[in-house]
Amino acid sequence: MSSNLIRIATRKSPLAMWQAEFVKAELERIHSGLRVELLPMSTKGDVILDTPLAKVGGKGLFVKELEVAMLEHEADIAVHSMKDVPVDFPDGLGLQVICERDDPRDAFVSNRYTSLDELPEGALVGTSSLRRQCQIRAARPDLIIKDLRGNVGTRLAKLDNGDYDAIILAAAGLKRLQLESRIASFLSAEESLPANGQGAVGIECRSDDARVHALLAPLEHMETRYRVLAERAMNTRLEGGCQVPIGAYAEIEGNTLTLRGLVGSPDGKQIIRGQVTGPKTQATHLGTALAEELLAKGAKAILDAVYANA
Ligand SMILES: NCc1[nH]cc(CCC(=O)O)c1CC(=O)O
Repeated sequence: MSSNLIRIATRKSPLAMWQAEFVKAELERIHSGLRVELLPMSTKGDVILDTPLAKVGGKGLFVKELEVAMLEHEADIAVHSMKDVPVDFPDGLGLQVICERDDPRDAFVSNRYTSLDELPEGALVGTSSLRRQCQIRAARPDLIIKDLRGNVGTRLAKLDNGDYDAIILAAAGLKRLQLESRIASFLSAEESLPANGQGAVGIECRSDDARVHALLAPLEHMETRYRVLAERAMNTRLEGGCQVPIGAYAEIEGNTLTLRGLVGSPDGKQIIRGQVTGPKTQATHLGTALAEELLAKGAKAILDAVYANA
């Protein structure tokens, strides 16, 4: 392998391509003389687009093919939305770098209404996320949640086609695709606690590849790492994949990290919330501790019921 080349395995969706291009540009900016190539690939998650994600099952739906490419030395790194990265990595691979987080919020997108509050009774809201569904239903039990799949562009087209009164998307994805003008309003963390890792991009690579580790090191953002570590530790302890009604969101002030967490039933009738605060260097411990608190408050029964239905 030529020592001035890095190959990025990436999904072909516009958002994945943007994230891969972003890392490519950063690497080329930092390391003069380095060549970075993209290796676009299809994953199982991209192919099964008409089944609700919650029912497709199987962790790592969007990353397996990328990981195989790295293990077989066809690619060196993969760029992921941290929200979609499973907790476990295959032997020989690891998450090497977490880049600075973009906007972590959920966005309310509609051509007719400016916010959830403004939606008339019985309005149709599109999302396939159990986390978004449960929080919206808790606030507005009258709204009808309708499944919404596909990449960001497809989802917006379905809204424009009149299939929904409003849809909920991650603000970061819309901003990356220069679709920020489609955002009618942002949901606060109180209205919709974000998913673990939302808005952050991570880079996976072979665990023994010292050359690539050194090249990636300048992209690391420690504050984001602590926040995402806390959020992911909570999910891990709850044994949550990405399609679960779990919200986890950490913020840092000075050296102090505050993590908020939530587990809810998809119908929004039960929501268990908690919060922990402590030194940011204890991020993983704080996440695990919050998960324990949520489990003690009844999260286990909710999650068992969700997994039984999946
Ligand atoms: N689940 C798909 C996905 N994965 C990451 C993002 C957005 C970007 C991010 O959160 O980093 C999205 C789209 C969405 O939820 O609207």
